[in-house]
Amino acid sequence: MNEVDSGSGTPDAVEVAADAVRRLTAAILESRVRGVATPDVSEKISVLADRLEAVAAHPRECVTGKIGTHEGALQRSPVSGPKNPVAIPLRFEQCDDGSSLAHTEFPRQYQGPPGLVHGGVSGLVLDVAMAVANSAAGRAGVTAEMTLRYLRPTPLYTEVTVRGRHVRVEGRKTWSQGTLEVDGETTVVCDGLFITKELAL
Ligand SMILES: CCCCCCCCCCCCCC(=O)SCCNC(=O)CCNC(=O)[C@H](O)C(C)(C)COP(=O)(O)OP(=O)(O)OC[C@H]1O[C@@H](n2cnc3c(N)ncnc32)[C@H](O)[C@@H]1OP(=O)(O)O
Repeated sequence: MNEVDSGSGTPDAVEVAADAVRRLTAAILESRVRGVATPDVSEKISVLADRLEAVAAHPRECVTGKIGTHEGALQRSPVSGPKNPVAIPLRFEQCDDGSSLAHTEFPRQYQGPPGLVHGGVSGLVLDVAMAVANSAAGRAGVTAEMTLRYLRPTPLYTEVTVRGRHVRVEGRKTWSQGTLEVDGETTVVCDGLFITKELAL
């Protein structure tokens, strides 16, 4: 089983900052944390945001050049990217049979119904799980269609197993399937259709 390259192993300054922002996001959402509502704390956070925004790349630069490389896409992915504060982040492994596998716990910021993972977030994660499996099969492409079946609730703060597998191909079309599992029970199944397409990274 190989780990899919979504980081160097040793977190760099951006990864450490991204992780701090993740913790901050969860803390802001945590109703017990009243301190964040004080002007002192919120002003400090705003000052930092202003400082980073002032030196951030223009959005156009984010989709081309170095940041847009294959490696950059994984490291900044909203699912697996250690450099993306919005990411969970998930560390995918590629199994010997080509399927993708990851284990995670979803924190509060991914909540839909109280205590449960938002269904759209499940879809987001499964899209990438399938894309990683497709990529291993040499069938990278864009998502054309996804059908999600929510069989059981997926709880927050509980170990969730994420799997993606490549099912079959026909011309430019690739069919794949992804699942979320909790305690050995499948909670979400996603069937995806991907179309092979050259991406201008
Ligand atoms: C180790 C490394 C790991 C790396 C991991 C990578 C991680 C990265 C993870 C990132 C993951 C992120 C993933 C993302 O988020 S990808 C972002 C979300 N997806 C998109 O933005 C796609 C937008 N759509 C398009 O670009 C085009 O419409 C596509 C490319 C899909 C087709 O336009 P194109 O002009 O090129 O092709 P065509 O029209 O000749 O159609 C071709 C065939 O396909 C069939 N068809 C088309 N659409 C649909 C449909 N909706 N349902 C059913 N069938 C459909 C069509 O009937 C035809 O079939 P046939 O007539 O030949 O039988």
